[in-house]
Amino acid sequence: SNVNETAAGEFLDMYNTEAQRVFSANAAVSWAFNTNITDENRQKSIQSDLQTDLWRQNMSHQAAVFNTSGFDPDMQRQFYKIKDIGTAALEDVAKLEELNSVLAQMSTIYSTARVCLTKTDCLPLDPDITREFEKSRNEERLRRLWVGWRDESGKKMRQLYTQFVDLSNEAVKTLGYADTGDYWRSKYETETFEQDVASLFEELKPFYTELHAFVRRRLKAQYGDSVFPASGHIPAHLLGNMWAQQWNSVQNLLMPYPDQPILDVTAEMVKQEYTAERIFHVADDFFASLGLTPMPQEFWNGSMLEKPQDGREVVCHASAWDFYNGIDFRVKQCTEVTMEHFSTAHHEMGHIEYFLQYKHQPVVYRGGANAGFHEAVGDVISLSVETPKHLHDIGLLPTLVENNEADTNFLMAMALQKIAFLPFGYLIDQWRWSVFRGQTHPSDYNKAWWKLRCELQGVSPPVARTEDDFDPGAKFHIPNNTPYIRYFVSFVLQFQFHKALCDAAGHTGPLHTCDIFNSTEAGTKLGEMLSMGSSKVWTEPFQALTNQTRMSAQPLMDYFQPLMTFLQKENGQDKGWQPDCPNLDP
Ligand SMILES: C[C@H](NC(=O)O)C(=O)O
Ligand SMILES: [Zn+2]
Repeated sequence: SNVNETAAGEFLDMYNTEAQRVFSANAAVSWAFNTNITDENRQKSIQSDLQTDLWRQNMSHQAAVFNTSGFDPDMQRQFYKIKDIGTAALEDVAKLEELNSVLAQMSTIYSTARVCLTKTDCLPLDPDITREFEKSRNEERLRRLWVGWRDESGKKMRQLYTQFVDLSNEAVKTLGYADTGDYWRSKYETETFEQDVASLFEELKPFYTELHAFVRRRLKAQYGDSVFPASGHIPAHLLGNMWAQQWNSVQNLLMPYPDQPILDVTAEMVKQEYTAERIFHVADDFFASLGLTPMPQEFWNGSMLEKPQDGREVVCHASAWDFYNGIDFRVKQCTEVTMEHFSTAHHEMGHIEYFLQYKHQPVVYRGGANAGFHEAVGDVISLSVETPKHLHDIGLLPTLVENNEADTNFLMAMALQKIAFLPFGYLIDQWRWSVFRGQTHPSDYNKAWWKLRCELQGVSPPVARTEDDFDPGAKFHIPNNTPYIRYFVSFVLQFQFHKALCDAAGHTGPLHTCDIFNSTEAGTKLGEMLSMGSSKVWTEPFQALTNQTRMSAQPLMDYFQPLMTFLQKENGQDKGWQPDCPNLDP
């Protein structure tokens, strides 16, 4: 009845006003904890999260009073989202506090862990150990850091993680979900989501297998065959990254044509005395060139763009923050002057641009059309920025060499970032979904993790692993409870977005040479999609931009096709690996 509808409208207005007050207060306390990890700030953050969860519970109960069946679809969607409160649904307040406390403890362990190679020389992950992984070619030192990091991070949180799983599952079952994975997947509003990502992964496997074979051969030449197991796996500590998730840091060993330019602008940025701030201004210039919203002054005032040097412990893993007050939007990044951080800055600024584009929406709609969209925005921009032509235009690539060999080197550099990542991006939540479902018991946590790493990624542990270890906990997103399939989805979507934006910008020629810089046509189409936030099911904004209604690996495969042809010729039949995992109890 319209009395009900009028009252419902007033409820939504109240919710929207209150939510901005509650969420921005919580964001401020959480920001204080993440940028200054102390016992006091952790306790304040736990209490703030608890109060925010209780407020969401209360709002959900008030919303449940309304019979929304006769309401218009938009109102129904807003009520659905107000009631979809996830783990905040845990009725037992003591358990709810325990859940928030366990998460805050795991986050602290991860972000304050240090590896002591000598009594006095204790290194944090960022920037020290990460820099070693980027630069060192000393197999023994890399192995010690690889084991040491896992001893100081994952190994210390196995029990906490088990507690988290039980509490999170109990909470979402209150809302009728089978388990936490069921709840996380429901956010994609796609019945066939789990099958869709599985078939995308199958479709992309041949590309990964060719890249893996080429990289393995080059690394064998560098480190000697004896370091490599007969099964065909690549030992995880040799790929330039603590988790072997992207391999750009060892690209100087991997260029098809070493006498052609290598696409790494780190040295040039250092030579030009780039600062963290300048990296973010270069990124900002690109968004502005598209006619999108430049970063507001509050962004520059409030962000933490460098690791503090005053002894404070901070969460260095980069992130972007919406304070839900329409004013404060910040990035927290321990920026180093490297190509990887240059790319990460664009990634994080993509999140901020999304926040800015949908800040007029009701709070319940201030999110990505789905989480993969949010992870894709900045990366789409980077696909233009990282072209040799664009890097030359902004003065980071002094000589622009345009020939087939340089082109192959460029595609290899992009494949080490995008193709290398695909199995990793896919397997993290394969592991977590199996844990949440009860298919993987705590007694098998590590075995199940390495089974996936060995089978899907063709990467193996450099030393024996047992159930004393908890290697999933050594990757940020597990202790910090950030779902991960969103990155796999993003790596597929971003090439569909890139193709659509390049078409809008009037690009002709191969997709991998497209640079949409200064294209307000592309910017307008992107802005229209971003401004919708999560007000509609993702297929609607997706279709508006791409004229497609499904995720497709085709644009990604078209982009890399010239490299695949090269790799297939190089590899012949010397590719692939046995599923069984070396260094793991059978
Ligand atoms: C790919 C993912 N990106 C991110 O966390 O922003 C990662 O770093 O593991
Ligand atoms: Zn992100």
